[in-house]
Amino acid sequence: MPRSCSSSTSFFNSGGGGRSMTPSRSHSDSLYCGPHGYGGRSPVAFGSEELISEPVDLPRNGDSISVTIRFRPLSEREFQRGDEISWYADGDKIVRNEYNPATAYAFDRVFGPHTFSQEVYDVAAKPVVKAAMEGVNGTVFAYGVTSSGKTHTMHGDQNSPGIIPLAIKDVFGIIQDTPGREFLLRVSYIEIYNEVINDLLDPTSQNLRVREDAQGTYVEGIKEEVVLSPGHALSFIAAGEEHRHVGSNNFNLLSSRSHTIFTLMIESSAHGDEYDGVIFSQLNLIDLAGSESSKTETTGLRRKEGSYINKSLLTLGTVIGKLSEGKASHVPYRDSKLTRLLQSSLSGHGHVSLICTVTPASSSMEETHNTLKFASRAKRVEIHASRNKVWYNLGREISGLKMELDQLKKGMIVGVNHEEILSLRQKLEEGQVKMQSRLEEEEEAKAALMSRIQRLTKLILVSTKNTIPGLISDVPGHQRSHSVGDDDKLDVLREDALHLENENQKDSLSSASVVPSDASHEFKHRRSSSKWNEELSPVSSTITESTQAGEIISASKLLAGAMTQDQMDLLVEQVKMLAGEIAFSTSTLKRLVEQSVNDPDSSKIQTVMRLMTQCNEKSFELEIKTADNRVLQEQLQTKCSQNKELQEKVKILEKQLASFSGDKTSLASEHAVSEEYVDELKKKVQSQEIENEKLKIEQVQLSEENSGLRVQNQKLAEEASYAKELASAAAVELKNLAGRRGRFSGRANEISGMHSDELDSWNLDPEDLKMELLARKQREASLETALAEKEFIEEEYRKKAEEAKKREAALENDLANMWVLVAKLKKEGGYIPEVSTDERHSDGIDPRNQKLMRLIKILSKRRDKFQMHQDCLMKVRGAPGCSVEEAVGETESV
Ligand SMILES: Nc1ncnc2c1ncn2[C@@H]1O[C@H](COP(=O)(O)OP(=O)(O)OP(=O)(O)O)[C@@H](O)[C@H]1O
Repeated sequence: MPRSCSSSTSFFNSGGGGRSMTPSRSHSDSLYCGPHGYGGRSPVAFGSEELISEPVDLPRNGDSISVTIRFRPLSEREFQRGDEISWYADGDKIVRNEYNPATAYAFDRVFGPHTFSQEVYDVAAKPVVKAAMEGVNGTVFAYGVTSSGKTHTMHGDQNSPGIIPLAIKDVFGIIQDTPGREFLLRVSYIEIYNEVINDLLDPTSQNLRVREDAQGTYVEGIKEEVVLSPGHALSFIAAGEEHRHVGSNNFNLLSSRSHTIFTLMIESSAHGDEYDGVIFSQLNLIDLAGSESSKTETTGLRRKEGSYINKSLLTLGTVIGKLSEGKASHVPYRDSKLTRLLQSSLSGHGHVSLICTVTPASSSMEETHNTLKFASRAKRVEIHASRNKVWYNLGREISGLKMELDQLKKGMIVGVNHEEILSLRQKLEEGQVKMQSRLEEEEEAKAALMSRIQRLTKLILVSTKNTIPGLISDVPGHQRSHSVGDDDKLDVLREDALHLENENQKDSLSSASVVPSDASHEFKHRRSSSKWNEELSPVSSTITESTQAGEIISASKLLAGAMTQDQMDLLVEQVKMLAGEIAFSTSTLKRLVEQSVNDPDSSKIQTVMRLMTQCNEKSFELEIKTADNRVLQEQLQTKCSQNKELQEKVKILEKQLASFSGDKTSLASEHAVSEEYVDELKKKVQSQEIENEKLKIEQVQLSEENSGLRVQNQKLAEEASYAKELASAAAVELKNLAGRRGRFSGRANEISGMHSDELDSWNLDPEDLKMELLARKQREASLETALAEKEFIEEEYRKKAEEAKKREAALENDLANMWVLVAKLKKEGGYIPEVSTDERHSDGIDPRNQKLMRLIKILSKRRDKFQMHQDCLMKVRGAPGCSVEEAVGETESV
């Protein structure tokens, strides 16, 4: 019978683990099958159907992935809806089903719902972090359905920091506890959202590409930040979280919609003579997005995100499944960005710790079961974690090889036969050639590394627990010279610090900060001339307890001009450190004073006195640092004011830019207007062109008519000459007639004197003759009038023709002008120079437009005139009912 929700109230509220909360777990120990011979990594059938993975303790020498399960308490929502407990932690290694107790899984560790993140960290992440600091790559990731507690586990909150902040704190703690080595730490932070990789430390850097080299897969163009303290590193995470994709679903108000990978890159080397090369390792801390089931109510974008999340997690499951089979089959790493990036981790080149987060709620029983199956498969994946390659100093390696060579030569001379000597020599020569090429390669790598080291040297972190004999004497009169070199004091301090640390879990993260070697110029000089370059004295490579901060400050003063925000942060960290030390000392002092009251032992009193002196010194140091801090703050203020000025300048520039862009927009609008105007003009020009065409045609017609007229003129002239001839003939005849008349009148007189008989004999009728004469005279007169008229018309026509020619020429001229104007407009390409509004007429028409319109009018008038002229000519040419006078009159009026 499953437990009811009411019975699980204590489960939700109590701080105990799941084991003690579940009555049905009493038989669980007997169900654990580990001791009964589950050899190797193969799972063993458990109960009727389910499997239990072999539980393995960490560290396992990197044989398999460390798999832990973390239950979260029932959420308020689950509690409200009456959810029951369906899965529970049976002991600290087994997860069991409440409804079917035979269904159980075993893991490296199972954390109950009220386990603190610190405990989860200690078990599931600390060994991986420690190994990473020693040069073995490590990956810790949280896997689970939405709202199961992945982000809570990886990031946590202020009250309960998660794996990532705890790992950062631990890393700086390890540096502090490793006086013999110096470290360089860099961080990067990316997210995979909808199968797109975005840089969370540089929001402008999106959709980054995955690349592959000899070391494995990596993200191209990713931003890496050197970190100097835990606070510094956490500030990058906080900044990155701002850009992470988060949304809400019905299970989680702040559901992660992307997988995030926070990477810590660690480079370390031993000091001075102990130098053994540089070791590089990488620690990946991954917060996966949660898989979503059909119960997750999502729509639109959320659904799309969910499908991407599910797909990549499915691929992760497939990859894990393939790897767990242990066969050399194809592993589909490339099917998702997540598996692609995890390729080198999952394929066994480092420690991997998988923390599966689950809810005990009965409503999510199936989802939790799936997570457990996934975890169970992951447990079977084999890994072979090993320390990363060390970039050695080749000089030492070569001299060793030379020595070996010499020894070999000696051996050859002593007791080896000739053939063996020859083959050995050949091998040696081959070896030498190989060595030479390797040497060259390594030299190149070394040169590249050295230049990088030079750049990064200033950011190397060293433990403040080191000692530098002689460093104090190098700085004469330094007030802190009193406070160093006293081992007793240091021991007491350490003891007390440890004691206090054990006592006080609230130890702030900042107390773990260490000192960047370049914080002091002098110090950097010493270190850079010793650690990374063996040729120089190793004496200067040692460091002293607690003097560093002071050295840093004094040297920082020298470098005040070049003081950066990082150095400010560093100073703040150092001040915090000193404050912490003072707090330790004060509390120790108090404790000792209390003890000395009960036990007035003189040595303790002496210790108290010593501590008091030390405390005073520390206070003094603190004051100095505070003063220095003030100086730096002043500098910062001046920088800020300079910054303000610059910002103002930028504002002014922005305004100018804005006004400029305003001008641009008004210009653009005017340009648009002028473009419209140009369009209109173009249309007009086009119509004008058409009209011009028409005019041309008319012109051609006119010229044709002209030539016709000329022909007519010629005909008329011919007619006129014919008329003239006629007239002259008539005149001759008239003369003859006149002559005849004279003779006739004489004859008439004669005739009158003649008898009618005589006239009758001639057969002439005098009346007829008279009539004929009269008619001839009339005809002669009319012919003369017609001739005069013809001549007059001819003259008129000639004039008209000349006028027409002139007009034609004028028209041609106008046409040419028009063409010039049109060409000009075309050439201007639509750009119409600015016309101010007062230049425009009240009717809003541009003067140039008006000019054009006038021209068009003139042209159309001319065309009309031509038309009329043509009409007249038609009439003149003999249109019926039109007299010459009318035609001439009309032509004149035209
Ligand atoms: N071990 C725990 N103890 C107390 N509260 C927890 C624990 N684990 C998770 N929670 C709470 O449960 C809620 C959901 O947790 P969280 O956001 O970490 O889930 P998630 O797995 O990251 O979800 P998603 O995949 O949707 O991002 C949060 O309010 C968180 O504080």
